[in-house]
Amino acid sequence: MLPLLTAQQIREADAYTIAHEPISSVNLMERASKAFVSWFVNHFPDKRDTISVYCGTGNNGGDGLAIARLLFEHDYRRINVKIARYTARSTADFDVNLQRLQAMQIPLIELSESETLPQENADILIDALLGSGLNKPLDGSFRALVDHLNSLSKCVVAVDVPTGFYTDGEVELEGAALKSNLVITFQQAKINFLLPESGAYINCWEAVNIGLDTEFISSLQSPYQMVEDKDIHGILKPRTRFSHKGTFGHSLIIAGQAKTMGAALLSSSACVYAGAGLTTACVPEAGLTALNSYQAEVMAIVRNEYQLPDLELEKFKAIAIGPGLGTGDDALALLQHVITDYQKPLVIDADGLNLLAGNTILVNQLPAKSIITPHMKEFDRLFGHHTSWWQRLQTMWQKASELNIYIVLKNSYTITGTPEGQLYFNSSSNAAMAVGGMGDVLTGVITALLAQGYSPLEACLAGVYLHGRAGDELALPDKLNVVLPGQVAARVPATMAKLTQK
Ligand SMILES: NC(=O)C1=CN([C@@H]2O[C@H](COP(=O)(O)OP(=O)(O)OC[C@H]3O[C@@H](n4cnc5c(N)ncnc54)[C@H](O)[C@@H]3O)[C@@H](O)[C@H]2O)[C@@H](O)CC1
Ligand SMILES: [K+]
Repeated sequence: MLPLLTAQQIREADAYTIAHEPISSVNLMERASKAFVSWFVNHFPDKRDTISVYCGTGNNGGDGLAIARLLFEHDYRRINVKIARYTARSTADFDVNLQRLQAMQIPLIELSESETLPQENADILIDALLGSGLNKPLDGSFRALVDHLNSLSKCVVAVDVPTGFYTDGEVELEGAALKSNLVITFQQAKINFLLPESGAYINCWEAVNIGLDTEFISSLQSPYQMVEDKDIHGILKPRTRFSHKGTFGHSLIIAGQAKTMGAALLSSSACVYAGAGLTTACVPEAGLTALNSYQAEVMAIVRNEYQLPDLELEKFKAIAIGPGLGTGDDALALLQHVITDYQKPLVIDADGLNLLAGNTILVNQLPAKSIITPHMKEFDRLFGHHTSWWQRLQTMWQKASELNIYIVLKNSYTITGTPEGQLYFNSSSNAAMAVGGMGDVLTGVITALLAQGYSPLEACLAGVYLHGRAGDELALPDKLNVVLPGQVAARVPATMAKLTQK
């Protein structure tokens, strides 16, 4: 797991590294600037590009000065520096780097508060105005400069953080930060890079290692963690000799209506592909033919609108309820029955969640360690309207612990909130997976993992990662815009095999 830090914790990690490596702060700045430049030269190899480096007078600006010098040494000769001298204060490392830069033949101008903004003809702007030191929304000269640069629609590469963008806490509204094509960020992703609001400011980001003390970073025990490939390798286990279908559990998927059978088919099919020993789908009579022809491996329990089916709940190792189930009285009765009579963790998705919304009594009865898998709208229906993703994180934190459940909030970096107060960001998946039915597949995968004996936390983390990675393997090699949920389900065994090989 990669711990994700707040701006304050990053400052602590910088200070600790400086004191204990030990390394002087100006040398740490040099190391960070070199890491930036290594990435930059690989991705912008044309040395004829004209580059303007915009620097503030703090350490982000200091990085910018060092970067300008290093790029010049790499033969980027059409480079110039503009310093936004909007305050009399500057940091010591900024001053050292200014002296080093002045010894070179790099054009440099200083912008003062009263001056009109200069013309900008460069192809690439490097943004080193403000970084993680941001402590208030942009206003005055900084705001005017950022508005001006945004209006130019140039290629912007931000150093560490786009100017005006908060790394944690609520992200400011549209237009409050410098929009960047690429952010080369130090050490690790910042928490807000993983929330959808960052899309307005950051097209893509890349983290470069600057050698901050990783043991110290771990000791900070951040509740925010990024799940990596190696974490899932540690969870998924290869199958052993003599295992049989009983070893891998019997799953029940309660889903579908006549017009939403697709959801039942996708979730139960994904459950088969993700390795449940046996899968039964509880579907209406109208869906039986579809089920039998779509996935021969799935058994059926037929339900009708007016009568609870005889489910023998306890014989199932894992149960999911909700995809395409509808929100009528019959669906509610079924959900109530399952929640009150099943003792093990449940997986609840889609209409299961819509039925829970507003039904506090039922929500409070969820079996301990159950897993709910809402997308943003379902999350808000359940827990109230939120005006930002940061707020949703806080609610998730609170509700997962209060209700003793796992909350899997689906998004491009799907977040799993745990009863113990951790928030895990998934690192796989891509925009080609933004298709109806993809969530049904995730439900099936998580349920299959529970049936195979993985703990609810393992089922969430591995299920979400596996699902996203299967989609990556399908979409990324050919840069596909769309992959279908059924394809993702069918891909799961191959992806799982890679993640279980040592
Ligand atoms: N501390 C370290 O050892 C390292 C820091 N690094 C760089 O240092 C940056 C952080 O540097 P600083 O802490 O000096 O902060 P910044 O350079 O981000 O900002 C400078 C100062 O601007 C002021 N400021 C904040 N918000 C403002 C606003 N809205 N309008 C006007 N002024 C505002 C604050 O007084 C702040 O300290 C990182 O983003 C990174 O680029 C890197 O060099 C790596 C090592
Ligand atoms: K910046």
